[in-house]
Parts: sequence; C-alpha cells; structure tokens
Amino acid sequence: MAEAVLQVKNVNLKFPLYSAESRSFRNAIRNVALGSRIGVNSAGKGAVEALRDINLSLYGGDRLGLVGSNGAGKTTLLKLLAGIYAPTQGGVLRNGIVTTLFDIGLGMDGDATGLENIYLASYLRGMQKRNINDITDEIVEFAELHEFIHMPVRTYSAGMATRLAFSLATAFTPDILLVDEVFGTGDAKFIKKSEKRMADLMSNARVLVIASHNTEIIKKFCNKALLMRSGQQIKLGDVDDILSLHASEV
Ligand SMILES: Nc1ncnc2c1ncn2[C@@H]1O[C@H](COP(=O)(O)OP(=O)(O)OP(=O)(O)O)[C@@H](O)[C@H]1O
Repeated sequence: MAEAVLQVKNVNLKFPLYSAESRSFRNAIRNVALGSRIGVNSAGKGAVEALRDINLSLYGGDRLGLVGSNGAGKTTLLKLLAGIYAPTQGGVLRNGIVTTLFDIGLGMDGDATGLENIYLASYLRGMQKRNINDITDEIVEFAELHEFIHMPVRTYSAGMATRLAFSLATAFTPDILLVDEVFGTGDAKFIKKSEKRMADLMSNARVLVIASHNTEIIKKFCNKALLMRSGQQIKLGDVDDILSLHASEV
C-alpha cells in the first residue's frame, strides 16, 4: 500500500476561552451561536471544540474539497493540516513540502527586502542558491514589483506585499497544497492574471486540499470531498455525492 502524503489521526482541537463560571450569560449566548461547542477544560476554563475526531489519509493524486456551512471548521482544519495549529489530541503526518494559499504573507520578514524574502523562503524549502537565482526574475516579474524588490517589505502597500507573497508561494510546486478560497491576491487585474498560475499549481501538487463554498471550484479541481459540520467530519466521498448531501442540508 502506498504511503499517505498527508494523514490526520484521531485529532481533536480545542481553543481556550475566558473563565466559564464568570461569564455564564455570555456563554449561554455563545453556546447557541456555536451549536453547543463550548465546554470546560481540565483547568476550569471555557474551551471551544473547534475540531473533533478527525481522521483522514490522503495519497498522491488526491484532491480533497472541504465543504460545509460557515463555522463548520474548514479553515481551522486547513490551518491544522498546515501546522499553524497543533492538535490538542491526536497527530498530523506530512510527507513532503507544504504550501498554503491563505495567510500567505505569514513568515515574510518586513525588514528584509522583497528579494531577500525570496531567498529566505527558497532556502527554507531546501533550495540551492544557483537554483534560486533561476527563479527570482520570474517571481519579481509576475509580482510586478520592478525596482521595489530592493526595498524592505514593510514599505510595500498591502497589494504589493500580497502580490509578492502570492508569486513566491506559487513559484514552487509543493507536495501538499492547502488553499482557502477566501484569500485576496490584490486588485482585479492581478486576480485575473493569477487564475491560471493557481490552476496549474492546484493540478500539479501531489495532494490538494481546498476549502470552498464554490461548488464549481470543487467540481473542477477535486476528486473527493469532505462535508464538515460543527468541527466534525460528517462524510468523505465522491464530489457529487457530498455536494448533494450538503445541498440537502442547507
Ligand atoms: N482562534 C480561535 N479561537 C476560538 N475559536 C476558534 C478559533 N478559530 C476557529 N474557532 C472556532 O472554530 C469554528 C470554525 O471556524 P472556521 O473558520 O474553521 O469555519 P469555516 O468552516 O472555515 O467557516 P467559513 O465558511 O465561514 O469560512 C468557529 O466558529 C470558531 O468557533
């Protein structure tokens, strides 16, 4: 049997909240809003159970769409898969390099120039200097930063920083690509230009996990889908089956 590229085993994830006892009215309201996902942890503090009993194994070629209503836990699961959140219980195994297309500016050094950030990110991916030189021009050109690439990233506008982060993140084909549809890539012209680059990346990664409310995107890029509700995996299966199940629920 092939080795899983991405595996989640018996994962629970809780976020601590304020003291449960001292905010009972607020808790009552929160409980209604969150579908009774507020509990009390061992230290007597309130906790949101953001993910519960998650088990997944994804192999080369798997392209998983995460579907579910607002607050179902899709983004939280993506962040867990990325290693941004550590599980409270259970474990996540990643066999390969991970790229996230959300919070894409995360990890950029504001005091370093755009060019230095390209080198930093590439070294972190284990690339050699001569190979980085080969890809730098293309990243700078795609980001349309011209001479600004020699300025510290903290001097960039939000759009410029996002363009650099996107161009950099999409310059390497990762083993595991994690995408949240709700990420901005700058102005409308840049979004249009980014579509093909993103589609190529999504098709070439060994494993793709994408959270989306857009059924067309899920149908186009995924061969499996996972319906989530209240932080739990309800059903994993064929895209059409899962989308029908989700549609029947909303
Ligand atoms: N940092 C946090 N602290 C406390 N609770 C959190 C945190 N992050 C997520 N949660 C909880 O996890 C729930 C799921 O949020 P998440 O953003 O993963 O949902 P989603 O399925 O991506 O929703 P949407 O479709 O609206 O983007 C939230 O309702 C919230 O209760």
